[in-house]
Amino acid sequence: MNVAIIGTGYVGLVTGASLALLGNTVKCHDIDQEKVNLLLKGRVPFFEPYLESIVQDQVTQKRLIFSSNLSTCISDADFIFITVGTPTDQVSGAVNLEYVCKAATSIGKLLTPDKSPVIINKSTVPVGSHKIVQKMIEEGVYQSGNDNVHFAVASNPEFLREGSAIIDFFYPDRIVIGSENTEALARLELLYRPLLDQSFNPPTTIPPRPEGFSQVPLIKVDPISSELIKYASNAFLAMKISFINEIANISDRLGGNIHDISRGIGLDRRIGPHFLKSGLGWGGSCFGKDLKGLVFDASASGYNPKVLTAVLESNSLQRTVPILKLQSYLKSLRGKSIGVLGLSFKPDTDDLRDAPSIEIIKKLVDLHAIVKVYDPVAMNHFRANYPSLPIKYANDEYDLVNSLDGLILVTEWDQFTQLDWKKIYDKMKHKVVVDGRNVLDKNCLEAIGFVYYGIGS
Ligand SMILES: NC(=O)C1=CN([C@@H]2O[C@H](COP(=O)(O)OP(=O)(O)OC[C@H]3O[C@@H](n4cnc5c(N)ncnc54)[C@H](O)[C@@H]3O)[C@@H](O)[C@H]2O)C=CC1
Ligand SMILES: O=C(O)[C@H]1O[C@H](OP(=O)(O)OP(=O)(O)OC[C@H]2O[C@@H](n3ccc(=O)[nH]c3=O)[C@H](O)[C@@H]2O)[C@H](O)[C@@H](O)[C@@H]1O
Repeated sequence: MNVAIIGTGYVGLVTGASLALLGNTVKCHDIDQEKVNLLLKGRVPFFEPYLESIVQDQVTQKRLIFSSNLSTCISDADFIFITVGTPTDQVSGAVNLEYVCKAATSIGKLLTPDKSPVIINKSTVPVGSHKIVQKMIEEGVYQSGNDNVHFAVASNPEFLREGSAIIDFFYPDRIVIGSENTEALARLELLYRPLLDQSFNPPTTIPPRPEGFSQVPLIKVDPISSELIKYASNAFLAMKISFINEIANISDRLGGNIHDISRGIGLDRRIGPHFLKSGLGWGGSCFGKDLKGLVFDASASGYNPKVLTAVLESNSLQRTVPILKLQSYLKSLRGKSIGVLGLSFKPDTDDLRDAPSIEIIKKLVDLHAIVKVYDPVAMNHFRANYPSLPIKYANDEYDLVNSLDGLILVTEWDQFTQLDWKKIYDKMKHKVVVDGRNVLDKNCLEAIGFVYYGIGS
């Protein structure tokens, strides 16, 4: 089948490359010419396991094409996916639908009577946006002056996690599609059929099926429910983390061990073991943005969503916890040399969007600490995004810890758990470590002589 992808960011590129790997011909369009140029050279502009080799392979097989010309991409498409950004408007707090609307109108202008594509919104959007997408496409059609143009609109939210996006595409927990048009739903089911079939043999270039993976449920719903499923999923996951963070804060005061507590809670099948890792707060491009979007939608409908607003507030406070722990030991941080280990919002990505490291570093700078940072992949990105922050960039972990008064582990890159902590102990001036992700061996660090603070342990 012929597929067009509009917006080749994380979601667009993963979707496009994966659909090509399933045998479709996929044409990807982006308005960012630099991004398109990079992709034409087979380079992926961000870090995502498996993606670059799939892109290169599919480009060679001529199943994956990149172009900055929208018309080339959609002229023969059976399916057109909109996968552009939906950031929060900094002034109103509402979701900025500008990119979705522009993409929809541009598509509408180019539709012709000989094709009747399904136009699928995969961007995460406020509830009811499918109607706006429909209207914007119609507006484009009207501007083009074309008659007899047919298309259908559908919603197909994306649930991938950065760092495991390819695995999430091929082995999803569910696929959700929503439309008022039953034919569009049937056609989308056909596109996703390979993933839904139990006999599906995954391409050898991707990791094998995770243990316990079973058939993928297809959830066919109305578009409002589809849009709300996405917001509610992210809100629930964020709430689950904020819940365990709150229990960790309580445990800190009462003397429990959060590892044991999380295990004890998670073994209840009604709760489940995932997303119960406490730490210095969640981040990333979507949890905060989507929670705010849902709060906005709820408030606009006259409902005050108290649980959701509490989750946002609690997460913002959680980012101050490691600093409070350092202060409890070092007292004033003025003139103290503090190391930040990890910058990206989570490991295995260089994404800094709403990364807790940013707020923590800014707060340390405000407190007049001397801040030094290290991250295995996100430092160049950080330097480019925050050029005026007065911080030092270390060459590696051991360079970072030289003469430090305190160290905060912010991102749990695997390599940080393998460090020679005796060597680090010898290099640091004050031997205090705040493990913001509870991944270090507390007993081992304390045996070396460190003052160790976890979050709830
Ligand atoms: N990043 C993630 O892990 C996930 C993101 N989402 C949602 O998917 C959507 C996209 O997110 P990302 O891929 O992270 O964004 P991104 O910012 O990485 O990519 C968006 C791309 O769209 C392009 N673009 C903007 N307007 C365009 C237009 N009119 N025509 C063509 N291209 C255009 C931009 O240049 C950019 O390359 C958002 O709504 C997000 O909430 C959903 C699930 C996971
Ligand atoms: O809509 C989106 O953009 C995506 O948002 C999240 O995916 P992602 O942001 O890539 O990352 P997660 O693995 O969910 O982690 C988010 C944040 O929560 C933190 N986290 C996660 C799990 C946990 O137990 N504890 C915890 O603090 C992570 O460190 C990270 O800062 C969701 O997991 C995806 O399903 C969704 O598609």
